[in-house]
Amino acid sequence: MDWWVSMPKIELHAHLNGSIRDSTLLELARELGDKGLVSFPDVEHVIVKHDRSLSEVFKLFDLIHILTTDHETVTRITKEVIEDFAAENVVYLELRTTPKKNVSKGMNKRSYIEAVLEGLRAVTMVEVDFLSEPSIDSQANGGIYARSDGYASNGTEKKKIFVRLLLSIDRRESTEAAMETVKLALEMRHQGVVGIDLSGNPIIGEWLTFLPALEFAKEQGLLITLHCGEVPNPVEIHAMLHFLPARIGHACCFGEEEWAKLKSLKIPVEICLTSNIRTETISSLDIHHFADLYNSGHPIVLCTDDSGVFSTSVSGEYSLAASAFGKTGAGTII
Ligand SMILES: CNc1ncnc2c1ncn2[C@@H]1O[C@H](COP(=O)(O)O)[C@@H](O)[C@H]1O
Ligand SMILES: [Zn+2]
Repeated sequence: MDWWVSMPKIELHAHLNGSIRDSTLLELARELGDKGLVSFPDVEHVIVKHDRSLSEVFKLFDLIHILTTDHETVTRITKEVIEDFAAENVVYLELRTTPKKNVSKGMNKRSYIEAVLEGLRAVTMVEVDFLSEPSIDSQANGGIYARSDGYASNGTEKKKIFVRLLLSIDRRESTEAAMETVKLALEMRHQGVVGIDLSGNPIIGEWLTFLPALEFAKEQGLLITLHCGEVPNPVEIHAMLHFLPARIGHACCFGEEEWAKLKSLKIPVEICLTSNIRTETISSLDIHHFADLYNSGHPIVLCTDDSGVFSTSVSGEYSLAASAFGKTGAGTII
């Protein structure tokens, strides 16, 4: 087995609805096609298309959300996504998703997250731990930790994955809707919810709309990660760095001043190589900021972003980094 597959890995930037298997999306589209609710050939064309600009990606998400927004489907995709990450030896997964309302399906933000939690419990292929503290110390937590081959070390010999949830605020949302998500995260923090993500189409919405909810979340001790600098917007990038999030995602469109600020603040960056190349936010890997951040010892972590939408995997990202930047081992993660 290649080292990038067998190596135990962590995944910190994965959007649930971006990580769905193509086969599942096609099956869901076919079902809605049979009911006359979508035109299957049109949807199939969009799902199997591989090169997408950033704006086309967000159109695809609107389509995916039409296919997935009922409780049963949310539970199913959560189960499958966790199984897929576990199969490639991800031992710690922070899965993020935007709590959604869908009146016609009786769904509200809380019931959406409950359906996600149901998906965590539905996994049978591996043991999913979404409550106890992950540890690499064999003396801690009764000796339960993920062995290098991904199997639990507590004698059960069942493969184990630690899963935590981040609730996403979509940039289309209002201050009130963002606050509702933060309050939900606080209520569910004893059920595996550890933080808040700000994501969505980066050309939509204003930082100040989300700030009150993000400040409240931070005060309450939730971990905050922000999609930052996916498009050039120096004013927003500065405001986001000033906020001191626990991590940021992407950091593609930074200028010299922004790099200096990021490095002095030592804010870890979630790097999504395939996503950046596919959406053309970075034109080629030769000029990707991975190399500079890695060489300057800045904390970074390789992630998939949307393994389904971009047909990638965590192992694939390690393999890609190794071939593009000449790394041969596990030294690329935080
Ligand atoms: C490509 N780069 C990206 N930039 C910004 N936001 C992204 C994204 N990829 C995904 N999302 C965010 O995640 C949602 C889908 O998962 P959930 O429905 O939340 O599970 C998208 O609608 C978008 O808001
Ligand atoms: Zn993302």
